[in-house]
Amino acid sequence: MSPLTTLADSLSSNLRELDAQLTQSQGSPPHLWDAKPYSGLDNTSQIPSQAAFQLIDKIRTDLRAAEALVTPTHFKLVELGLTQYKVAALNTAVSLKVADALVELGGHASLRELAEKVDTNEHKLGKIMRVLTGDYIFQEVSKDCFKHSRHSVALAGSPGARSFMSFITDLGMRCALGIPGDLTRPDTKNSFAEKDAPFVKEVSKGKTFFEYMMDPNNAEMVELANVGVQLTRMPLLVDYPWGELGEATVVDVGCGAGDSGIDVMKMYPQIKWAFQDLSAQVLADVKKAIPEELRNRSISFVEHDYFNPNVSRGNVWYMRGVLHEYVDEGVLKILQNLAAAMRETPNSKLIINEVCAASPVIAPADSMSPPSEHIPEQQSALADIGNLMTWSTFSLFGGKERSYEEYEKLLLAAGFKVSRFFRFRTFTVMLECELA
Ligand SMILES: C[S@@+](CC[C@H](N)C(=O)[O-])C[C@H]1O[C@@H](n2cnc3c(N)ncnc32)[C@H](O)[C@@H]1O
Repeated sequence: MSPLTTLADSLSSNLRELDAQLTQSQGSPPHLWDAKPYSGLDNTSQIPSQAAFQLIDKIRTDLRAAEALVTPTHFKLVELGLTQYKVAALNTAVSLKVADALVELGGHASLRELAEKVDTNEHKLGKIMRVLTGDYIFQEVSKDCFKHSRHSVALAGSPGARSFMSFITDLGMRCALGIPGDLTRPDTKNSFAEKDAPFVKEVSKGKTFFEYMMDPNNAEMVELANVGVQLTRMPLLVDYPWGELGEATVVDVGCGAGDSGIDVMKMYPQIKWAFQDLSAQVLADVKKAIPEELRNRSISFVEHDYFNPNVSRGNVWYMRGVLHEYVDEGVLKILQNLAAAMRETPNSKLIINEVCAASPVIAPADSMSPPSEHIPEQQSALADIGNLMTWSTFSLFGGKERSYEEYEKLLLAAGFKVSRFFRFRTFTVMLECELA
């Protein structure tokens, strides 16, 4: 069978199966043009079933393969090289609040009305809109007349979503400019340190992202982090079997804002929690953030440096987004300290929530199967989105995102073995480990 026919068959059967599953669970199939979210896919608190999610990952992989297969090379490479104009179009639409303008104009407007409303040039706005409608963000319903699509309506009336988009597009583009230099300059090419991140070199000229965030002029950054969390929170709560832990005490090592622990406790009423952080201020802020409904729960706050022998005792040791901040020596030191602490509590486990660096497809040269049959399993789902997200975090804070094999090697060296692997319905995973 030819590669195109192989892809056509794979896409056809996966698309039909997804359609049947979503239609059954939601009562209606997914829509594109209706200017409202599709609850089976767009509601961050109600994620698709495991089977549907796997189909989505496969379909997206095969669709990209189909596009690569039918696109002449010179267009393929030039289109990829011009992606920054898509980013700029999104950023412009967001800064001009085109989505809100469209709602205010009754949900349906000519280019002239839109341009007048957002106070810009009609011709240029038209070019912005057509870049976006090519990606099904907004819909041109008749010549020069636009309405919302399912994907553009999310940009209306939501200052959080809007500032998140302008943050990743505007700051992201400026940081991305520094990436080729980061990989070639002698002082940065082997560095994973925050002080060398492209953001520090290209944007802030010396301030780390953390210092920049602490500046009261950039207070909206904290709000942005909250919006970003929506991409991963529900999978963290439901794709790891927290319920199995019963009345265990979870030690949240390097807890930061502590929001994930708070959300786990809300959903799992028996679990006990110890928030641990180096900074007394961070812990005081977590204490303030504990909601009323959790006030009678067993919760402690422990000031501790994870590069020292651990002072807490617990059945489950939880680290979210900590290890990716360090080079291998740092990770090893943190893990060795945890292993020593865990020897004090029989059957304790370590759970690590991180992005797991992913290969979109690993296919043998002579493969006759569709690419979706060659998505590796022990890695984050949505490989492409995860890989872009990790460039975004790297260019802001530095750090090292690792593959399953890279984590496993460090865990083994520190005296652990991976007992279970959970690929979440987002681009993060949970590695569950025990003492070897
Ligand atoms: C990237 S954040 C961790 C994210 C957090 N676990 C979460 O899920 O949002 C890093 C946190 O680790 C803390 N930290 C930094 N160095 C530390 C150390 N040596 N020991 C303990 N905590 C540390 C910081 O104060 C910060 O709150």
